[in-house]
Amino acid sequence: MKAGVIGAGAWGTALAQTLSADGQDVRLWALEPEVVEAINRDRVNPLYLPGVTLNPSVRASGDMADIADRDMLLIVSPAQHLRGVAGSAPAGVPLILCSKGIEAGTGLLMSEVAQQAQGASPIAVLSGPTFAHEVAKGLPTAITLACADADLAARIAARIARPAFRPYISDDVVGAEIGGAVKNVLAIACGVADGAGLGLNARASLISRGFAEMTRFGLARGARAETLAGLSGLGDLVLTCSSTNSRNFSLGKGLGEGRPAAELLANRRTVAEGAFTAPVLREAARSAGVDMPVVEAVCALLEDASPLAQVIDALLTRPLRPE
Ligand SMILES: NC(=O)C1=CN([C@@H]2O[C@H](COP(=O)(O)OP(=O)(O)OC[C@H]3O[C@@H](n4cnc5c(N)ncnc54)[C@H](O)[C@@H]3O)[C@@H](O)[C@H]2O)C=CC1
Ligand SMILES: O=C(CO)COP(=O)(O)O
Repeated sequence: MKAGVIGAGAWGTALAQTLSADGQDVRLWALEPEVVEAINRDRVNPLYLPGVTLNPSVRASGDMADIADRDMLLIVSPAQHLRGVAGSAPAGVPLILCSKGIEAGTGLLMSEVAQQAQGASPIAVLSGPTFAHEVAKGLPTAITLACADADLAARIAARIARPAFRPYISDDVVGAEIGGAVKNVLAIACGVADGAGLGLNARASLISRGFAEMTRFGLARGARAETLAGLSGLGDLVLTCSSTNSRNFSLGKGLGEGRPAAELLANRRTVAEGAFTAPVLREAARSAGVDMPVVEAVCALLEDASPLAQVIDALLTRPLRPE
């Protein structure tokens, strides 16, 4: 399968690098003309993945017509731009969605957005614990590839697998998407705990109580528990809740240090998806009757609705209950 990658942020660039590691040509669509030029001229993406020399068979373009001959397309835009990007992609080829989030305004998962934007294209989801700079360096990584069509999943897995990049196949598309979207919000919470100096016990509690929230929400939306406990759920939750390499964790750390959300979110070049997913996740959880107190707390901090001490206190003074 000839691969095209749409979106040349850190993750799209790392995926293009991985898929071209065996010399196969990969086309990478980039929004910014300077990224196209730098990749084709200098073999580097200085805006989003500096320090990685890209394989010669990665060719960048700003024109979707240049990926019209591809027989699989990885969509790697920020979640809030997936509708526009998928809608302008060539039609009829499998779309592998790599963005993690829920669409603001509609509350739709990425597969539902892509279905609306490109009804004729088969859809798969690729999601898991995958910091882009580590994947680009060829460090060992495992990831979930979810697709309702088992034959297509097997063909895609065979095409994207590398000795150190190992896809595990699932048919639970919704489960894979919910894990990736919710963990970003929970990573903000863990960053807050770090920035506020709440300690490692607090972080571990947030990870496991956050996972309980992810599971409640996922089950309410038809996800399977084992998917949520797998790479795309718990695996990615543990990764992004443990490191300032995560943009979501770093955003939370700033909030925990007392910096205003508006200042932390202004003029960012890179995306911290949890900030966009948090309010729409809160609304979806409320309307499904799912209790998500950690997600509510993150929303309160992002909206500057309550002081940090009050938000922490509200979590700690909830009624005692069975685990
Ligand atoms: N960076 C990582 O390690 C990983 C990221 N992801 C997911 O991949 C998705 C993309 O993230 P990154 O590659 O990290 O992005 P990034 O933060 O490195 O770069 C921002 C991206 O947003 C694009 N962009 C900005 N304005 C846009 C617009 N108006 N329309 C379309 N695109 C626009 C830029 O061209 C660039 O590709 C996110 O959903 C993220 O959660 C998933 C796994 C790993
Ligand atoms: O999704 C990721 C790793 O799996 C990247 O996390 P951040 O977007 O928080 O940097």
